[in-house]
Amino acid sequence: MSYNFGPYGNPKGGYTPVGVEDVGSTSGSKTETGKDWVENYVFRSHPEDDSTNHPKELMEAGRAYFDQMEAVLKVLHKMAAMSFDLEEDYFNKHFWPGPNGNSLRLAYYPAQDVSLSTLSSSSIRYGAHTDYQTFTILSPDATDDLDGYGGLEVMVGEEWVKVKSEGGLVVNAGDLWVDWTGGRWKSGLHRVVNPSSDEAKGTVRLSVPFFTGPKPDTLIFDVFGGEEQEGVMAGEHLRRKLERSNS
Ligand SMILES: O=C(O)CCC(=O)C(=O)O
Ligand SMILES: [Fe+2]
Repeated sequence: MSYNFGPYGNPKGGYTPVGVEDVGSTSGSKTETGKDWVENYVFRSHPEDDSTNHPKELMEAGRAYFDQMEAVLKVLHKMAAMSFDLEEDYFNKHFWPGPNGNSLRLAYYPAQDVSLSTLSSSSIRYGAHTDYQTFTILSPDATDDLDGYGGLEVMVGEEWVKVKSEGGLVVNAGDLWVDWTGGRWKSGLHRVVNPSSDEAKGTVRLSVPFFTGPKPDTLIFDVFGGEEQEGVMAGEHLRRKLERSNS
């Protein structure tokens, strides 16, 4: 298949079909929902992901959006650093100059009026998980605002709550923030459930998450805990998460 360079998270980005990812298996115990009912097209910040990997029209739009998201991210990082009384570029300096862990995912959740042989009967659009790295800046689908359609939900306390964005972006903190802030920030469990009515099953969902993460050799440790701590290497952490999701 064109532009398919291997499993989700491969260095070249590109296309991953339905039935490859099992994102629910990356958070704690093995998932009950099986492979995710989604296909993806990905752009990555990686030397192997160059312009020759992508269809020209898609590349121009994808890279333009990628650049805009990086501009937003730089501001978010400054706000985060200032809120912790750290120097303004404390986080930005671990991302640029790249390559870093940033990637843009175009997620297409097909209509569910037919069943697919690569999925199990318990498959949902995207299994419950926390995001792997630092901020995710998500442009969700407008159908999430309608009950029984779309399906994005976040765990609040012990309850799943619908995320209604009303045209806005959703910013989510991933697992590396928990390590980086010594647990002051939590990573929120979220998922995308299936449409509920027959009519809703005939509709598709499109979302555009921009994942971010520091350069692979960044050692992440509690910024409040002093220099001599054990840390986790950002690139190795991401590699392990992706390995779980694709196996
Ligand atoms: O499709 C969505 O809105 C969310 C997807 C998601 O949670 C993710 O890509 O990590
Ligand atoms: Fe997510």
